[in-house]
Amino acid sequence: MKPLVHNSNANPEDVDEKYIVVVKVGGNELDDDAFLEGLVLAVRRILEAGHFPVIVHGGGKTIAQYQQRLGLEPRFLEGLRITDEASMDVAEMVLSGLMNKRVVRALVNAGIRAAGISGVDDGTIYVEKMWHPLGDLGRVGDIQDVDPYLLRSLIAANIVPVVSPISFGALDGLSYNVNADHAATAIAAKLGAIKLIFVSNVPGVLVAGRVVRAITADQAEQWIAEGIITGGMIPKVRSAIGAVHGGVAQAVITNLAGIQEDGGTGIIGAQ
Ligand SMILES: Nc1ncnc2c1ncn2[C@@H]1O[C@H](COP(=O)(O)OP(=O)(O)O)[C@@H](O)[C@H]1O
Ligand SMILES: CC(=O)N[C@@H](CCC(=O)OP(=O)(O)O)C(=O)O
Repeated sequence: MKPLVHNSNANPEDVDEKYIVVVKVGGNELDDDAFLEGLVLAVRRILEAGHFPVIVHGGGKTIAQYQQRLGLEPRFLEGLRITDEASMDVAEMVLSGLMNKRVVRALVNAGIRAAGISGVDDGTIYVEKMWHPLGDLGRVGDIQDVDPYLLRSLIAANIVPVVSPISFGALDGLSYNVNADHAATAIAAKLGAIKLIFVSNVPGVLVAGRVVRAITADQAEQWIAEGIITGGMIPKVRSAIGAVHGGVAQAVITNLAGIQEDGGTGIIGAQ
């Protein structure tokens, strides 16, 4: 099943000593320099606290812009992009190229060692085609496993990994489009992260205009069914809940300001 065999002298063992914080940054504000500055500050604070950050980024907004430039219509099912072959190329170019290097450049420019990879690199995230109960999503990946070797090698070398969610098709060797919230969750669970922070353009899950402080799986599904949680917030809450159920101690949905102020929506695990 595992697509690649490793044979190297790198020693990622001492990573077990580090407390890993996975930060997922959404694509709504990645074109904003002020947002990138705030992200750099957040990364610096995590490092200063003695923890180690792993960044996973999205870029949905920019993929849609480039789809439209090429005459392709952005379409979604429960917040997941329906990805035909042409849109797959756009997603890979935008996520593993433009977006990934934008984040890496901001960090390196601030003196923080960082390197960009995608789920394809070294077969880090391997997927099979996702079968969605509501319809065919095209080339969208359902994560089967994460091979932590490359991530752990970078962390061992004190280089902050910046991960594009485009992933490796285990059965056909093709690239697949993976929602960045799903990728961040799988990486956090595999690395045994102490915390997973979803940084979005909203301060948390909003109900009647107010941020919900904490949410359970049952409550989230009810709000999805009632149309209170919609679009990109659907994979995000499901991912945050999945992360806590998968052993990540803490998952929070917030914006950049909320990281400093300890705000946002936290997840209440299985009772
Ligand atoms: N109940 C909700 N609370 C907050 N945001 C919501 C809610 N329902 C839908 N949304 C939408 O979800 C968006 C966040 O999802 P998305 O655009 O995919 O963000 P990201 O790029 O950070 O992953 C918000 O900007 C908002 O428009
Ligand atoms: C399958 C799927 O939905 N892939 C996402 C990947 C990018 C992403 O998740 O970006 P945000 O974090 O900005 O939403 C997409 O094509 O938009």
